[in-house]
Amino acid sequence: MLKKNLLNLVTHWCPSNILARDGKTKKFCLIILNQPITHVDSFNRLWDNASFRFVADGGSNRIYDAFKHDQHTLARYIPDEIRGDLDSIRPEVRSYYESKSVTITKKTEQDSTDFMKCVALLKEKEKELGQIYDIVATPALGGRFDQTIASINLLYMMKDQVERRVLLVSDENITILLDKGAHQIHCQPELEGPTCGIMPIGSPATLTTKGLKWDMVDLKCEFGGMVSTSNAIDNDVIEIATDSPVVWTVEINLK
Ligand SMILES: Nc1ncnc2c1ncn2[C@@H]1O[C@H](COP(=O)(O)OP(=O)(O)OP(=O)(O)O)[C@@H](O)[C@H]1O
Ligand SMILES: Cc1ncc(C[n+]2csc(CCO)c2C)c(N)n1
Repeated sequence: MLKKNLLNLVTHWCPSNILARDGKTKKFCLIILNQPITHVDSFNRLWDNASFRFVADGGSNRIYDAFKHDQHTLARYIPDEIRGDLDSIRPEVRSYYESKSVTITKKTEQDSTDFMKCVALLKEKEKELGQIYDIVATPALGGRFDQTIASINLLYMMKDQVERRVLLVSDENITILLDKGAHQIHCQPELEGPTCGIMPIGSPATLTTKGLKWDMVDLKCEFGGMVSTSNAIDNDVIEIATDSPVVWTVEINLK
């Protein structure tokens, strides 16, 4: 994997494209985690826009439970593979997906979460295909706080992979990591906003922004001091310059 070059380039983002219905979305791998699927419209959009759909262990129970009321609907959401330590998938869910010929693979390493095991699975597939895919994980960032932090940590672990972007989608937000440097985030008001946040989770960051309701100019942000939460998008393009990686989050708002 190439290391990100440190030239002073602007990185362009359009995170809400993953939820668009216009078919222009760059293809990505969807990883389904073990949290309730409550926002079926956005789940459905992510499912349809994905090239691969991998499920982390108990994520399979969540798809099954969300759609089991109707066999026809349930059969519309057949993933490519279920992977993990398999301590969470219920027997009837396993039987159902086995009956649909889904590959179910047990991996028991004790240093990686089932989410990370699905990322490793994608890397295997990419070696076969000679192509790199973005990753969208959902439902992410709710539930257990240690799992939430593990998912944020995964953003940090993947940040030097220049060809790949990782997006975490929770019930109400899309969350990404902006590496140090200059960024332009292209926003689509019919899909996202207005609230957003920029959080210096790994280390303090000095931020300059344009396009937010509360813009910052060379402002040092850090835990214990200023963290830009409950901010709002005030333009279709947000410009952000940061001297350290920061987490960007924006509210999903499907119209
Ligand atoms: N309570 C939770 N809160 C938030 N995320 C979760 C929670 N439980 C699971 N996840 C996410 O879903 C993935 C699959 O979960 P799984 O069904 O394997 O539960 P687990 O055995 O508790 O997770 P792991 O083995 O990965 O620690 C996890 O790797 C994690 O990313
Ligand atoms: C320092 C350290 N802390 C916690 C774990 C535990 N752990 C982290 S990921 C994982 C897999 C869960 O399916 C487990 C058990 C570890 N290995 N090393």
